[in-house]
Amino acid sequence: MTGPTHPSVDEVLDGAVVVSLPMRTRFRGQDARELMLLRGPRGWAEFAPFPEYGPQESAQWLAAAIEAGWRGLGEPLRHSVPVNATMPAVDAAGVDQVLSRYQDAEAIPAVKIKVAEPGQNLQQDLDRVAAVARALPDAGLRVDANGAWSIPEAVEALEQIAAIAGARFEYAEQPVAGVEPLAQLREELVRAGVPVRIAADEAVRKAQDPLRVAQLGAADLIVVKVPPLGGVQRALQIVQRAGLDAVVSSALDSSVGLTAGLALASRLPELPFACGLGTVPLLAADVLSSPLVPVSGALTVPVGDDGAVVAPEPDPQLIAQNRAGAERQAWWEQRLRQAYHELP
Ligand SMILES: O=C(O)CCC(=O)C1=CC=C[C@@H](O)[C@@H]1C(=O)O
Ligand SMILES: [Mg+2]
Repeated sequence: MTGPTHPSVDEVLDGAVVVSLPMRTRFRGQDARELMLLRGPRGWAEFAPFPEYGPQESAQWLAAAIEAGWRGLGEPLRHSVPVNATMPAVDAAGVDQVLSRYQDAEAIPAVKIKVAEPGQNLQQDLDRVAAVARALPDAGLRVDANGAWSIPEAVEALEQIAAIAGARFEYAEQPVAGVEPLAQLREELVRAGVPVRIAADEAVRKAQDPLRVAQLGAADLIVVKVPPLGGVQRALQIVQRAGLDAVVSSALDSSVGLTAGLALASRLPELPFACGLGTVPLLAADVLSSPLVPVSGALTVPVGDDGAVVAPEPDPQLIAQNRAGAERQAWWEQRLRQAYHELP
């Protein structure tokens, strides 16, 4: 059942436009990020569930977009948010090139390094971590395995990564899949004398109950992404109820979608770690003439005249340049209609 507070689906789709933004480096198996921009009375919003997501999972993303465009993103507690750089699973030799896309790379507070990529091995991960550690000797280091390791593989890999990263190792994000396996891994790491903090990502954003991680003590911190959690308001509640440190991260959004992540980060009382919102440099094109690219390791929170966080107006020329074909537009419209029926 759709609640009475949602705009009609035709209103949501009025002025919706699909763009395909090329990626600089393949990330999450994608070479381009296709997404739908929506225009609501409170500003622009983004509907961008990954292509394989069904209507139910996509409905959370739609709820988040409706919040941004029709209800607003709320007022910030801070105007600048520290962000990490994100390192795709490139060869060690490609690390410098990725970092060169960040302005003042030496000011980057932390780098999140993708590991356990399908088709690669542990040595490639270790070489990549070592290359980042060498390139930025003061930055914090974290890895993200997207749940691809088994528990024994995770123990071995994290022990070796910890040996390279030393005190700069901030945490390992979703080293194994699921909630219980994360809890078990934490125990095994203690037993093995490898004191690495564990962050839950998929175990929060893809779970029926995002609070189970906290209830089971399965992680030291949670990664929170606005679209899969159904909006800023709901994400704020989840962080508060979980009672764990939170790292706000991007869902590989354009600068419009990223604004909602910045709203969440700007409204959390505490940000103990840099946020994973530095992903615009992974895109070769964006829809804003001044994209939300971090400067000196931080992003400025965009606010409107009323003091609420709001995405800056997209550039019509950039939209036209990156606009997807009529068939893709129709596919996304159909997808949004299906998600609309599943709205919480
Ligand atoms: O956390 C970051 O530094 C950037 C965001 C990021 O890594 C991700 C964004 C979107 C999809 C995911 O595969 C990926 C992640 O797993 O965290
Ligand atoms: Mg992750």
